[in-house]
Amino acid sequence: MRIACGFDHAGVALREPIEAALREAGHEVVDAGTYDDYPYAAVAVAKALADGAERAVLVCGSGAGVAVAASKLPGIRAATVHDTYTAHQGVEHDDLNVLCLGSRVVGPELANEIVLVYAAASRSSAERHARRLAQVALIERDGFDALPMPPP
Ligand SMILES: O=C(CO)[C@H](O)[C@H](O)[C@H](O)COP(=O)(O)O
Repeated sequence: MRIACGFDHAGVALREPIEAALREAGHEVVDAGTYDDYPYAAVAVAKALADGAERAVLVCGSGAGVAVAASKLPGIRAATVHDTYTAHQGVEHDDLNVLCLGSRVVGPELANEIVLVYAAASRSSAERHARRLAQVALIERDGFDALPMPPP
C-alpha cells in the first residue's frame, strides 16, 4: 500500500521509526515532508492522497492539531489514534484515510504497532457502515442541513 507520512516539528521524532516500520512491512512510503506548523503537514498529505496515496499518517505533538487541520480538507477522514483497536476499527467502520499520532503521547514501539495495524486493516462491507459514511459525505458536501434529523 502507498502511504503518505507528514510531520510537524514535534512529530518528526517519530518519522524514522514509522517510515522504517512501514517500509519493512512492504509498504511504499511517500514522505510528504516536515513543517514547523502542522497545517502544512495536513495539506501535504492531503495532496499526496489526491495524487494516489491510499492512506496517510500525520504526526504532531499530541495528534490533535494535525487531526483538526486535516479534517478541514475535502475527502479527509482523520482521527487521532493511540491504540491498536481504533487503528483497525477506524478503517473497518469509518474508512479512516488519515491516522493522526502524537509523538509526545506514544513512543516509537507503540506508534509502529499502530501504523502497521492501520495499514493492514480493510474496510468492512457491512451496509450500516456504508450508510453512515454516506451520511458523513453528505454533511461534508452540504453542511448542517444535509441530514433530515430523526426525532431525538
Ligand atoms: O500537538 C499539537 C497540538 O495538538 C501541535 O500539532 C504541535 O505539535 C504542538 O502545538 C507544538 O507545540 P510547541 O510548543 O510549539 O512545540
